[in-house]
Amino acid sequence: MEEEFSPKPCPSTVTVRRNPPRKARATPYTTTAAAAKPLPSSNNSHEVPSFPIDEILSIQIPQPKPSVPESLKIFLRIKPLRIFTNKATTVTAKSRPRNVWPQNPSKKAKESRPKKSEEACITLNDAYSVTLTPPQALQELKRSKTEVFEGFSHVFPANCSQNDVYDKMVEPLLEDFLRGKSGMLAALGPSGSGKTHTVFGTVKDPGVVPITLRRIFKKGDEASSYSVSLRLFYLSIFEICSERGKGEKAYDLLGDGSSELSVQQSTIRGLKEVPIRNLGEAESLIGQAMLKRATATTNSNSQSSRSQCIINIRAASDGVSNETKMQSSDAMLTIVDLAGAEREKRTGNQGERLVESNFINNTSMVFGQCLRSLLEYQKNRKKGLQKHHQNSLLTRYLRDYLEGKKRMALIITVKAGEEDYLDTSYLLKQASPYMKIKFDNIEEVCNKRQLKTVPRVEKNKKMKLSAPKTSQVAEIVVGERNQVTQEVNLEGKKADQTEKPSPKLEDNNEREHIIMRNFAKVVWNVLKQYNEKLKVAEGDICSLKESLKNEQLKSQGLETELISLKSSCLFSKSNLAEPCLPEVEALVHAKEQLEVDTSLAIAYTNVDDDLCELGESRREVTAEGCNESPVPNKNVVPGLGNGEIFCDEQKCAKQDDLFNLIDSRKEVTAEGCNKSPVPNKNVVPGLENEEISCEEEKCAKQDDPCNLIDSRKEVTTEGFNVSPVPNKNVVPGIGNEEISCDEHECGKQGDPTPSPEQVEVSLINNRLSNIQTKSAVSRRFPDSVKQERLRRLLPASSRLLAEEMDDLDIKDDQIEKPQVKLAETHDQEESDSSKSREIEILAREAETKKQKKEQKKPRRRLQPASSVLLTREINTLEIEDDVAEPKGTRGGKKTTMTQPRSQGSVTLLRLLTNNLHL
Ligand SMILES: Nc1ncnc2c1ncn2[C@@H]1O[C@H](COP(=O)(O)OP(=O)(O)OP(=O)(O)O)[C@@H](O)[C@H]1O
Repeated sequence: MEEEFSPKPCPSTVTVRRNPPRKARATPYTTTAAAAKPLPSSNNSHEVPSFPIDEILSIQIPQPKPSVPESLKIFLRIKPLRIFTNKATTVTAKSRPRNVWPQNPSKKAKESRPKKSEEACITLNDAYSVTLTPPQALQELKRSKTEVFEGFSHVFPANCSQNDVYDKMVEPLLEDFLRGKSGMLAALGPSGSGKTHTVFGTVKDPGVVPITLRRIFKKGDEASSYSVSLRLFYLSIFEICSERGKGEKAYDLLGDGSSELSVQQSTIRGLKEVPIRNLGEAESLIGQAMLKRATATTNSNSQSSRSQCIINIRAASDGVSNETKMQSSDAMLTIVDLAGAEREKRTGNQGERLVESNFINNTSMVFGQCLRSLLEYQKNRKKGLQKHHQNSLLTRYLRDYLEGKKRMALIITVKAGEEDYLDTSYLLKQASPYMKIKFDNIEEVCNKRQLKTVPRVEKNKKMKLSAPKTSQVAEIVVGERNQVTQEVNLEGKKADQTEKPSPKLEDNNEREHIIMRNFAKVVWNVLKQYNEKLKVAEGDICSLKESLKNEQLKSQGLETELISLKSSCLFSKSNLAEPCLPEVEALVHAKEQLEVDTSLAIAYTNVDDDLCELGESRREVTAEGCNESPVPNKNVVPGLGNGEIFCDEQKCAKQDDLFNLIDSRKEVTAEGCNKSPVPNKNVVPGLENEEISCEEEKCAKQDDPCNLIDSRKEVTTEGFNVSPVPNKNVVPGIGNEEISCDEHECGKQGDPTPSPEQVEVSLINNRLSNIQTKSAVSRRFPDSVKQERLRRLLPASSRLLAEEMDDLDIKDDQIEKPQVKLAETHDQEESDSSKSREIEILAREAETKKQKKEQKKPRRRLQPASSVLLTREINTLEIEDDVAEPKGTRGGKKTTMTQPRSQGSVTLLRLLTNNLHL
């Protein structure tokens, strides 16, 4: 046992087997032959049975019969000669007075006369041919001769019965009809030749239609080979007649009430199809139709048909045929009773009858044309089939038959009397060629066009089921209920015949099933509609979401643009005057460091002893300066936002603060430089100096930054013009070369404190670099364009901010400009000639800008308090740059005063300068 379960030892070598090379397959014959031979390696242990291909090939598959085109079957029925009686034939009027033709008294008298025996003009040769012999009078005139007409499918002699006619002519059609093939039988012939007799017959001697219906139900009872028991048969009968010769109309012979049918092209709508369940119902319907049909009494026929009558028997398929095991389709058996062609001489019709006769003859003519054209078409298909069928409603309705697409048969009824020779001869000559007409086996293709009548029952099926309306549901249910009732009745009848127990239960279940099915259809349609609406709503939601996203993106883009504009507005506003560019950046830089500097300044105040000393010394100096002036010095400190400072007392009171200290220092410096014994009313063109007393013209121009700058230049130039000596008025604006010179002179003359040249040089370097960068930025757009863009794009708050920044720029201009000019003054020291040239250039520029200012009146704008405070703070910071700047008066009179500075103050200044301009 252990050996059995012990694993086998692994082989020392492992063989990897590759797939063998592929070879082409041998042919079946070789394969079969090889398979037949026993393989040597198999040793008959597992023999694979050979594929029985020979057996399979030997099986004979029943080939479908080739569809041999059938010829048109034409039957001939000879009406028996009149039976003469001694009694006068009485013409009974029809029940309907409209069909009653007034009797001709003369003809009536002729008919009442006894006639001699009539000789027949047509004799039967065999079952397929006849001989037509003209009357003696015509033979003498040699106008006609004896003719033989042969090739008929069958010739019914005068003494044949209706059953013989049915058996020979209708039975094959019925067989095909029950197998699902449609067919048509039409009766042609002169008036009174026995067409209606052949088709309908009488109660005692029924025609082919009653016999056919009888056979249908008889076959259904006898055998199930035709699946008759599984089929429903419907009967519809209608007629086509002419109303006063104006047009063709169709009337339903089985309808209730108004029997007129709607005719559209070849479609007849509203035809009632009555299901026939038994022979009695069918015969009753036939009798009803016969009573409704329009007939009239003529000389040829006492009950002459005045219309074309069409009888349709439809077999509705209901499953699979037992014979063919294939889905059977609806079949239609159509029997047409045409109105007989009439000759006026024979009929003696007048008036309305004559009009009817014309319609009848016309229809017969069109029918014959269709058959002839079909024959010609089949002989030579290159010509094409002429569409004669369009000329009458009947031929339109029977189009498929008249085009050779469906099986059709004709029965020609003739009268055998000598006096009927012409009619018979004419008809036989016309109809004998029709025997060559062939019919193609294209039954299945033509099924859809077979029935061009729209039954009334189908109306309910056409109703829309889109809305769950109760009425529609009810109509559908009613329609289905009718159908079910019909089915139920038919099945009930069968059940009675086969004695099956209680079919009502199954009927009820079937009815409920149909009702629920239709209700489910309606609900399904409603759900479909809601689903579509839901999809539409979802699409709308998606589109709205997308639009919302787009709007958000747009808003973000606008925000970024606004931010960029805000940031650029600083530069753009400073670009109003190109020299103002560096000041903007310096201003921003100063703003950022404002808080830091403030804290630093406070720290210096608290910690540095020199700072305290400096403050005290400054107070003293200030007091001295104040005392030195006999009148209150109304000179304004050239700082920012100092317009409200008018007296030295206020300044002295503010000197405790570091910034006030700086301001006061500046004032002192200016006063030292100016040292005017008279009240100095020169205006310092600082920012927000509306309240500063100044010359009206200059003050008006100070509001606008550009004007302000220009005005400063003007002041400077005026100072040059007025004063023969260098103007030492302190105008802390831009382009004050003289001020810088004075400042420089002051620094040289009496200022003991070392001039902060290093600090100023560094400041100048920094701002020159800023000027370069910002001038590069400012070249992107013109100043006016930038201003306009800013005013248009920025909101109100941003505009206020921009205006504030404008003011700040102006102040910065006022601060920084002298520094730039300071560098120029250094160059002036080297060259006095270049100085004078520059002064001239500046004067010219000032004049040109003055002219521009006159053209553009500046607007006075009020600035918010926040901007005032901000500018003040910045001014206090920047004032250090202007420490050495001299103050001057516009009047040209100047007083210079040197400001001694201590070592501590100088150190403090350096510290402050370094901190402020890091
Ligand atoms: N084969 C027949 N055997 C006996 N009677 C016949 C036969 N054929 C016709 N008749 C009789 O002849 C009369 C006229 O026949 P029928 O009305 O059928 O002619 P029709 O061709 O229909 O004429 P119309 O075209 O005017 O309607 C009828 O009374 C009918 O009973």
